[in-house]
Amino acid sequence: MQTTTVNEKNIGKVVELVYEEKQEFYDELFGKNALKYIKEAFEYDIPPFIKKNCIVLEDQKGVRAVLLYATKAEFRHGYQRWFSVLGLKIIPVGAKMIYIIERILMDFSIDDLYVVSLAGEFKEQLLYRFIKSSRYKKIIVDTLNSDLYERFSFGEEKPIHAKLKRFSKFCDYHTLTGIGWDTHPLVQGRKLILGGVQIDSQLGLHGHSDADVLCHALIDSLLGVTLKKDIGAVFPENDENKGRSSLEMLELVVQTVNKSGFFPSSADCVIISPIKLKDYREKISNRLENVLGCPVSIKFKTGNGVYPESEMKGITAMCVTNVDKV
Ligand SMILES: Nc1ccn([C@@H]2O[C@H](COP(=O)(O)O)[C@@H](O)[C@H]2O)c(=O)n1
Ligand SMILES: C[C@@]1(CO)OP(=O)(O)OP(=O)(O)OC[C@H]1O
Repeated sequence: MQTTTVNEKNIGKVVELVYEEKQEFYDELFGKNALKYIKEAFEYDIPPFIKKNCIVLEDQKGVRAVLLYATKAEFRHGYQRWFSVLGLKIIPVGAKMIYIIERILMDFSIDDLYVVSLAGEFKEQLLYRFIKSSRYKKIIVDTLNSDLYERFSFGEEKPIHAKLKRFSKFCDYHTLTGIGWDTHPLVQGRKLILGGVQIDSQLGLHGHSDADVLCHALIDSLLGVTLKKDIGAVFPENDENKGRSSLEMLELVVQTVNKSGFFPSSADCVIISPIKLKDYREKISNRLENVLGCPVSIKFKTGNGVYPESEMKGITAMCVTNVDKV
């Protein structure tokens, strides 16, 4: 998943998402031509529908989420543009638009940023990246659906429109650190999977799931620091989890903690293993980086004959994970 800007290929989907996010409100403002006006506004960069202020989250499936923002100066500029483009042609729509812009600007300072629209499937990811990279002090948002903003510690303000709730938050976040550790025995007749990558080996790890100790350590480091839980509490030894991929479990944990405003920002891991692993370092860290959405480093140790792991008894993984809380 990567962030990009509006282009000829994605503009149709971007406009659709922006419209759908506040459909009820835009229909009241623009009438039956709402989608058409928003599309035109985007094409001509009429504030607050400005292409350069639109961040698009895309993957191989296409556009997944969109975040559109505007500054106070851009809203001001929007006055004249809307008057000339809409106001003269369609007086009621132009006048309504100006009224709304005035209301939006009422308690909006120069250091504030206004989120015009946040829509799609991965809104949490996009909002986190936006807050982390923002140079502005405060984010203001008017929304029909407050759930996400409440989860992200936004505070409710007095409403500016009958249909919209106003929320705001300082652009800050803090970092927490989690620790994770796991050991499983090495046995005949099992696959060896570490960080979701199958390792060429005569021996594999025994366990109820696929026994991927590296994913288990990462899961514990995330669950502990975010939800005060551990892997067994979320994935018990039941039929559903028998033989289950631990990378898939890690994916679910990342999605769950993201929804509560927690985002891994780095992970550093150590594996003690008698089986040489350094040729797999890049493949494992790439796979984990895709799932965690942050840099992942991995070191391998033999134990130099001191630990049970040195005698082929098992493999141990440890990790420290930093997590941003917005
Ligand atoms: N399972 C392992 C263990 C070690 N390595 C590589 O060997 C280096 C030396 O390990 P020591 O435990 O003897 O310090 C280590 O830095 C790794 O590059 C490995 O690939 N797989
Ligand atoms: C993951 C679970 C569940 O399949 O089983 P195992 O693969 O045995 O792994 P463990 O590290 O003992 O963690 C807890 C279990 O509930």
